[in-house]
Amino acid sequence: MASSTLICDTEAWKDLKDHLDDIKKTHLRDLMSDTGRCQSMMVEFDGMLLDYSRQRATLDTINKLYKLAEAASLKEKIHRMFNGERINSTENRSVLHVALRASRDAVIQSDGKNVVPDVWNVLDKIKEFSERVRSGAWVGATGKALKDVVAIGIGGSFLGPLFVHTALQTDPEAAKWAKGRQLRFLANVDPIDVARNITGLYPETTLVVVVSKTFTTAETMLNARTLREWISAALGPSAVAKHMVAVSTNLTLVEKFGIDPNNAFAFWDWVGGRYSVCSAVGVLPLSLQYGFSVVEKFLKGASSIDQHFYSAPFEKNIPVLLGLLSVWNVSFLGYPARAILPYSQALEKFAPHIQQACQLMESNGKGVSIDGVPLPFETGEIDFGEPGTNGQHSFYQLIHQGRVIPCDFIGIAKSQQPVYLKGEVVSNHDELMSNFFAQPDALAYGKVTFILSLLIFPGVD
Ligand SMILES: O=P(O)(O)OC[C@H]1O[C@H](O)[C@H](O)[C@@H](O)[C@@H]1O
Repeated sequence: MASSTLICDTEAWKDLKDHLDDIKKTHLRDLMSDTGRCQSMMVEFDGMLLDYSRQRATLDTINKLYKLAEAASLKEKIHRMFNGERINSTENRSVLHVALRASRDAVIQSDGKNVVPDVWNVLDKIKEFSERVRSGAWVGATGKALKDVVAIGIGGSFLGPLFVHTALQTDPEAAKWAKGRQLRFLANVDPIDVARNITGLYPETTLVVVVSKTFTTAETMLNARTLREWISAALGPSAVAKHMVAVSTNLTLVEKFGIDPNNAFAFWDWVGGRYSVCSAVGVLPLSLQYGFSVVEKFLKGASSIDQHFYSAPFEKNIPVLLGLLSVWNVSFLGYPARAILPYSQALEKFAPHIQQACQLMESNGKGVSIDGVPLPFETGEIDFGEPGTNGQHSFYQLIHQGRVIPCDFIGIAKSQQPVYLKGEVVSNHDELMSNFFAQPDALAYGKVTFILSLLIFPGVD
């Protein structure tokens, strides 16, 4: 498809439009009674199971969506991204956040240069620095070890790291490494956020990490100046060198602000802010809190799904399937929203992260094509969500009895903190949860630790 051709002018799109009438006649009840269909709509990868059998779609729909992906040259586009081509056409940049979690020996080129060694130089520097801070080899201005960290940042320089921090807090191994330490996030320009974040902390034992890709974002810079003053007022201006470090692509402005460039951790303009959690943006604060070895496991997990996304055929490709289903729900079925419902408190900050990341609400959802042509169809979706069971006592009833909203339920087979009370229905125990989510003839659930199940409530009809 030529780049100026709109996807809605392709045969694949028109075919899906025609197919809508068939789908509108079907009821979820009938779709679910087709065992062959349901079994084909499960994909497993690396401990994750995607079950999309409850989507308002038949196998025919899915085949037509694959044709749409072909018409959109999706495979070529994925390859162009991994090859470092400048697919960010508005800024004329590569989009290479996958390089941030690539193994040390990988080769990923941007402008003819392998970027992986630069990535690992920064990761090594973070490892070394975080170990010095955690061990007390790096001390503050009064000679005391720094046990608390305030990370200042907003948008992509905040939501991803907050999400991962919240997810790790109750992981037994991560919690062990974080003992006696605190990590806090300051984002809002409202001084209440400053007050809340410094309450109970002392400048003497606190390290401030200023996180900003541009180092010009108004909220972040004001909060950075406020905490610089908090440190200077208590310990004198020279203490800033020991108590403030930065993460940025703009090292000139970091230095101008008064932070020693040796204590700055770089990333690159080929990392979109919303995808930056695997750069120093997330890796530095999280390593300070949990140690680099814990964070390295997170990077390995991200790399594993990158490889899957790059090489798995579309029928088994979880990110591609989720993307195609989203197009089907939004642009064909006309559902404007999607609820993200993780049954785990550890994923409490997942929905806010997804709202900004994954191009869902920050980049997509705008009214024009990549060439600026107004689109005659809806794109993007309104993502929102809360962990179950809290959401059940808040907004589920509208979804169940009022509006049709596609829901992504995320179940966890193996809890970070299992509790088992004999006979209690909502008890959260490894075995109990596995049995709860297991279905006859499904996959070997014993090894599945994370289950994704998608369901559309068809309203009250
Ligand atoms: O990291 P910074 O340069 O401070 O930018 C923080 C945020 O600013 C804006 O909201 C951008 O749209 C976001 O993508 C970015 O993450």
